[in-house]
Amino acid sequence: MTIHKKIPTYILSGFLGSGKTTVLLKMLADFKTRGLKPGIVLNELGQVNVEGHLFKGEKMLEMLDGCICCTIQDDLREELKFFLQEENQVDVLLIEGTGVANPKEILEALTDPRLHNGFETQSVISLADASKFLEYQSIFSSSREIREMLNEQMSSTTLILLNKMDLIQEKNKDKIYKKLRKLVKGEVKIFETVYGNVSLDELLKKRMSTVSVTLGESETNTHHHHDHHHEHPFKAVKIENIPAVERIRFEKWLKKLPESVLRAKGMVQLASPSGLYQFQFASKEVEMERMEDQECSTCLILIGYNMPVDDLQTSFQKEFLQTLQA
Ligand SMILES: Nc1nc2c(ncn2[C@@H]2O[C@H](COP(=O)(O)OP(=O)(O)OP(=O)(O)O)[C@@H](O)[C@H]2O)c(=O)[nH]1
Repeated sequence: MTIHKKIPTYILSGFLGSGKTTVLLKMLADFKTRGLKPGIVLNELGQVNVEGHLFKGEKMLEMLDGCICCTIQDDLREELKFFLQEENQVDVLLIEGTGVANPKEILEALTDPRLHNGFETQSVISLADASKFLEYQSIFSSSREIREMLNEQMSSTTLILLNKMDLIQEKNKDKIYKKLRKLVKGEVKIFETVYGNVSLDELLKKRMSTVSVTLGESETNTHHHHDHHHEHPFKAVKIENIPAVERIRFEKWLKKLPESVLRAKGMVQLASPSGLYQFQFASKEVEMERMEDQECSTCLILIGYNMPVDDLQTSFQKEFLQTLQA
């Protein structure tokens, strides 16, 4: 294995639906205009990466059906070796964790003695969904695991993008900052963003020196379960072979999903306007985009915390399968 200069590496972290992919795409576009060849490591909960088509033609590795935080750290190490091979050289590497990954675990893999000569972590960029922030932090409307996960993500970051500012009420801003400041270290910069819009110079700034990465010592880390046999409470459920659905009806169904469903995405065939669409459901909002490739197969992925899986399947069947036969 020939090792050239270290590959500058960025970690994108943030809870489900906070805007990681949105920022990743912006960074990619920027690298291209600068003539840099980027590599991407994507890690998805659920067995298919419904956003794969966004990265066509890129040097991309997907780690599906897992979560870097607790099952596939070893796999990540193996995958990283890919970028150290002569024929797979890239100028810069972006690693996007699942919405429930702990960036510390990604850092740990990057600082593995066998790898750290190959990669130089520049920054851990964390996205926080401003519109959900208070709800997720509240002991009344959220669970301990969600709060712990978010706190871990926020405490091991070098830059925070407080995203989805277009969806918050001005009066909540102070409350959000108060809570956020308690979670992040004083020197960590916070930028308010809408669709992750922030100056690329700020995004790309080197904010981390390898020496200062201390693992396993912070207070929050002690809570982190390293028991790889535990049942992960965050789960992804996939429903395949979905028949054509009515857009309005489908959106209504998504918006009425129980609070335990934190995120949904996938590909659906719409009956009207007809065609294959990619959809995103996050922060109670639905976005749909017609797919260029109309040949993909349909699927619906629901990601959540302690989701009532059977009820969700029944509800989907009732709403979309039975009406078809009626
Ligand atoms: N209103 C609003 N929507 C946003 C903003 N940023 C991203 N979104 C939308 O939120 C949804 C989720 O964004 P993604 O970038 O896919 O989020 P992610 O963090 O990669 O999500 P996961 O796949 O769950 O990890 C998409 O529909 C985005 O278009 C924002 O600032 N405001």
